Amino acid sequence: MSLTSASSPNLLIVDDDETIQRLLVIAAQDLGWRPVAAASGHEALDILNPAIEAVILDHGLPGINGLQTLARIREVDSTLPVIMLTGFNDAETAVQALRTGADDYLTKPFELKRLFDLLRQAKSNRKETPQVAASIGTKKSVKGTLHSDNPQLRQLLNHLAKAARLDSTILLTGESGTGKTFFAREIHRLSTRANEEFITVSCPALPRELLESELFGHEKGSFTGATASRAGRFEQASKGTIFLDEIGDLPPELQPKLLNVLQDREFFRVGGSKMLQTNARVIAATNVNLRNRVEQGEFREDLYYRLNIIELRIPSLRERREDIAGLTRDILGQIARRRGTEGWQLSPSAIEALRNFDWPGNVRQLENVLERATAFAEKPLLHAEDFINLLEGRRDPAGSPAALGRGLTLQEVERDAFIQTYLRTGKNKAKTARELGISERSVYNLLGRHGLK
Ligand SMILES: Nc1ncnc2c1ncn2[C@@H]1O[C@H](COP(=O)(O)OP(=O)(O)OP(=O)(O)O)[C@@H](O)[C@H]1O
Repeated sequence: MSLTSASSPNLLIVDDDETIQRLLVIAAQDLGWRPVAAASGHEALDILNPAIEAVILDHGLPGINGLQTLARIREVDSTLPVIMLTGFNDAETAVQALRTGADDYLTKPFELKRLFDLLRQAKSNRKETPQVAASIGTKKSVKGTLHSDNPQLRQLLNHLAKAARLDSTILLTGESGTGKTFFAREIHRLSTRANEEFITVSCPALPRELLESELFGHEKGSFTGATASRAGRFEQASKGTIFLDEIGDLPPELQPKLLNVLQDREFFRVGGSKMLQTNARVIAATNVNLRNRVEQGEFREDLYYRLNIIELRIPSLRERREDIAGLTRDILGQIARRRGTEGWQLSPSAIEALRNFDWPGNVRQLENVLERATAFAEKPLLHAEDFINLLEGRRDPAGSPAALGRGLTLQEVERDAFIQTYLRTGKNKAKTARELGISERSVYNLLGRHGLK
C-alpha cells in the first residue's frame, strides 16, 4: 500500500506498518514536506527519483530488509539523507545502518520531533557537502598533506576523507603515539565544520568532578570554588568538533551523561537545571581495547556502540615501516623550520637503522629521536651511528641507581626524571603525568620550575 501526496514528493517514507506510515505522512505534511510512502524495500526503490530529498527507512521490512534497501539506495545516491528506524535494543542493526551509510538512526518508539530534526539537519548537511567535496581535491586534501606507501594507511586515509564529510561520531583506535590526535585534527579540517572550533579534552587528565565541569560546564556555587558559572567544552564546541582523547578512561559516573549527549544532544551543566543542547561532532580516541573494557564491565556497551559508529584504526609505525623514510624527511623539515637552521639528510645506513627499529612509542618516539639526534649532530648528514645510542640506550631513567651514583642531588634527579619522561612521551603532558604518577597540574608546575614553559 502506498500513500502519495498531490505534487512531486520530496520525502520517501518506507514502513510496512500502516499506522506508523500514516502518522509519519501527516507529521511530515504538517512540517511542510511532501511525503510519499512505500511499504517495502522494492516499492521504495521503484519510487526513488531525483526529486526525493530525504528518506525515512524502517529496518523490519518484508522482502529485502531496511539495510539491504539502504545499500541499494547508496549504490545510486551516496549523499541522499536517510534516517533508519530500528527495533528497540537493536544496537547491532543501528551500527550496521550507520556503516552502510545511514545519516542517523532512531530506535522505536521514537519522538517525532527528534526524527524530523534529524531529517532537517541531514538535509542541510547535504547542501554543504559539494563545497567540501570540491575542497577535498585541492588544498584541503588528505593526500596533499599526508602520504603513505603503506596500503593499510592509504586505505585509512581514504576512509578518513569520506568519514570527515559525514557528521557522525568517529572512534580512532591505535597505540599511543600513532597519530590519533593528529588524524582527529585532519578529520576536522576536512569536515564542513573546518572553520569552527576544534576542542580537545583528555579524559584521564582531570579528576572526575573537574572533568565533568570541563565537559559540561557548571553553575555558580555548584561546588566549592565554583565562584562563577562556566560553559563547558560541549557548549563551546557546539558548531565544531570535540575530541575526547583516551575515552576508555572516562569515569563510569560520566558515561551516562556522554551517552545522553550522543543520543539526544542534551545535557545539564553541573548544578544546572536548564537542559542545554549541543551540536558538537564527537571524535573519540582510545589506545586500549574498548571492547575488552565493555566485557570487563568498565565501559557501558550502549556508549561503546554510540562511539564506535565509524572506527578508524591507525596502524603502529612498525606495521608501516615503508613510511619511516618519508615521515623522517617531513619531521626533519619541521625541526629545521622551527629552529631556523639548514635541514638534515639521512645516509642509507641511518634509514636502515630507523626502519629496523620497533618503535614502541610510534611516530611520537620517532619525532623525539630525531629531535635529539639533530640536537647533537655536527654535520648535516646523519649516519646510523648518530642513532645507535638513542635507539638502544633509551632506558637510563634518571632515578636509577646509576643516576644516584653520579652524585646528583635529589632535586637534580627529579629534574632529570621529569625532563626525560616529558621528552620521551613527545611532550605529552597527560602521559608524563601518568607515567610519573603525578597530576597534570604538577606537570605544568614542573615545566614552569624547570624553565620549559
Ligand atoms: N603522519 C604524520 N605526519 C607527521 N607527524 C605525525 C604524523 N602522525 C603523527 N605525527 C606526530 O606524532 C606525534 C604523536 O601523534 P599524536 O599525539 O597524534 O598521537 P596519539 O596517537 O594521539 O598519542 P596518545 O595516544 O599518546 O595521545 C605528534 O607530534 C604528531 O604531530
